[in-house]
Amino acid sequence: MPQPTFEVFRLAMPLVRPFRTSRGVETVRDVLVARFTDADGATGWAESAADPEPTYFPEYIDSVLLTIDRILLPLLGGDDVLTAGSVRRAFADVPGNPLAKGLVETAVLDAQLRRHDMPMVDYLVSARRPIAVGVSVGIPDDLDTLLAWVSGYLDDGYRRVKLKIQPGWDLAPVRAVREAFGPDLPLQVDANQAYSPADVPLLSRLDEFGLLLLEQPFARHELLAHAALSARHGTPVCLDESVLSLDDAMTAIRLGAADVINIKPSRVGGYLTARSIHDVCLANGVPVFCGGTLETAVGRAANLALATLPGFTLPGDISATSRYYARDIGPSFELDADGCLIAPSGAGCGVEVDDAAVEAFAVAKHSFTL
Ligand SMILES: O=C(O)CCC(=O)N[C@@H](C(=O)O)c1ccccc1
Repeated sequence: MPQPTFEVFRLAMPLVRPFRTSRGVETVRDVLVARFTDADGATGWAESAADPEPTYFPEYIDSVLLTIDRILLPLLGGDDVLTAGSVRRAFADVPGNPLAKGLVETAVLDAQLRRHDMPMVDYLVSARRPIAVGVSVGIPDDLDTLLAWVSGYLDDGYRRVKLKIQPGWDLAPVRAVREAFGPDLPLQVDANQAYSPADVPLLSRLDEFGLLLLEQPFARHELLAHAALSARHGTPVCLDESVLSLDDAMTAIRLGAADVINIKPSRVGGYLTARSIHDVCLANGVPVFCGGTLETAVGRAANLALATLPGFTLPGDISATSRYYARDIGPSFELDADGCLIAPSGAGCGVEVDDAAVEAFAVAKHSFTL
């Protein structure tokens, strides 16, 4: 019987438009995708949110690769049949490292679901349906460019606009978008940790613009500062980078630090944890949306399955493929006439990966035998 293999491809995927946030600018997405092949030859794919540097999360591409090689895969040796459950149990005593764990778990899960011809949406005990989606707008050079970008995205049919903000680029762009597109445009902002608790007077001035939420204004450990801002009952406070686990989500809810949570399955350790965070939020009346990390078709498809769950009441950052890529490693997802996307109906994430595209974008490949 052949040995199971775990391969990680590091891809360089050109973006159709530079993506700038308070943490920096990307023109090429540097991303890890993984392929797990089990002893029967069933393959599964997964994608990581890791960046080349610890830009958004403590983990990053090299730390994910090292943790998978040195710590995680040796824990799987000898298991005849791997499942997402067996992987979670094997990794349970390894503290932290959700991105590394999630990449392995999700690739094993995808193979498991394909082996049993089960779509991700069925595994999540949900039902496939069109998902209203939003768009995340980076920081441009000037307001005119911002308004042109937003106008184009609205023409594309997006149901919600998220603006990246940072000190010096906050009130003016929000005011300009409100004045140009009216008070009814579903609009939110994302600071990616760029502000300090001393900026509360400035951030409170965003309240006049009727935003859906203010995402991650402060550093990820500043739960009490987020709770104090939420207690002002102004713009709802949303956490992203602060929530790396189910425990983080529960603590944030208990402290009142999150009016909304942005769930990114790769950030929290995989789709099983993502579902449990969804469930806790739903039980506590905390709306969630599915976040994005400029996913390829692999992550985009799986996120669309997750976003079918009932607590995902806010449009997510699950844009059309063409928002980011002229060429992808799988099928292109484009908005329907209602501004919605729908997960593929196939088993697992439902995507048939284009191996030639993977090879074309790959700048490195790491092969591990379990
Ligand atoms: O539409 C998308 O996929 C991007 C949404 C987005 O803004 N993602 C940001 C974020 O801060 O949420 C991000 C991108 C890459 C990595 C981490 C975070």
